[in-house]
Amino acid sequence: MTDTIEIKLGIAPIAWTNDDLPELGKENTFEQCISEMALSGFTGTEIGNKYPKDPIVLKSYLQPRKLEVASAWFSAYLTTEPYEDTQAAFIEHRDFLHAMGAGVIVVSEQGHSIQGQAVDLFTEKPIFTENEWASLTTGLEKLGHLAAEKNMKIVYHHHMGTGVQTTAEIDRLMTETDPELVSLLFDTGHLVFSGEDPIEIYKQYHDRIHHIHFKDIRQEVLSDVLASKDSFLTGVKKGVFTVPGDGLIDFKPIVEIITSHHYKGWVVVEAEQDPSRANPFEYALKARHYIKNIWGI
Ligand SMILES: O=C1C[C@@H](O)[C@H](O)[C@@H](O)C1=O
Ligand SMILES: [Co+2]
Repeated sequence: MTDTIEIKLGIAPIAWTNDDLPELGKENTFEQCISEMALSGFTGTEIGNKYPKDPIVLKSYLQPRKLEVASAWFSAYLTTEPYEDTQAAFIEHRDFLHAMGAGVIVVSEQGHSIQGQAVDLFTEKPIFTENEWASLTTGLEKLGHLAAEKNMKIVYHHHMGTGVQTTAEIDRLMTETDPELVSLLFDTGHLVFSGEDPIEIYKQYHDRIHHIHFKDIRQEVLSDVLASKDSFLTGVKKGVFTVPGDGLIDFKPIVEIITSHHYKGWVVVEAEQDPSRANPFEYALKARHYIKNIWGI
């Protein structure tokens, strides 16, 4: 298949050790994680809490394994804290990612987020007020300027249990921010979990999507999570997420639309589940084979 050579495939450490739920995978070491990523055929990683914080030290582990840093998550609190607090933390994060050679910074607004709380994921999610939307959009544009100082972009992560989860919320964020300053991250798992149509989102925002997370959803676990009114993390522990090819999402039309729009950048497999039930190395291999089969890359 042509047009795919500028796509790079990475995998996130969250399947080995989960920063949202540190008890998941606490026994897995950093070196096991990055060695298994490389062995399963990925060339990029995001960052987990067991990774060395010093760029020189981190490079000394990643380079022998031919792994690059694709990006790393940043929690913004633009709706609940003074902008300056988010900015200070963002600059530190940006400079670390820049030193690691990454081009994009994953940003997610965590003001009022319930993704870490033991409450019903669908009924308790935040709905931003008009003032909060204004703080979010103006704050993100300022972060976008700061990213541009280093020739980087911010890619906004829509996410379950946050104020930017649904299609309507993504639409509002995209409409009210400057495309030059705020790009979008496309996460298949979060869109399908929320009941959105990933193909429609990709079609609408292909020119703003500069980072991709591939995760799949187990239908039977999703039905259980919805019926039980579970929280996000209970859903994760039950196994709602899995790797592409192991769940309900048909990735063939998704890779077709990504290819047809000449996407350039990282596609990162990100499938948090309980590593004691889903061996991360086996699932990384499964994901890599599936992508090769359906996409040829
Ligand atoms: O990109 C992500 C980072 C995680 O911390 C998050 O909770 C996960 O679901 C995700 O999509
Ligand atoms: Co994600």
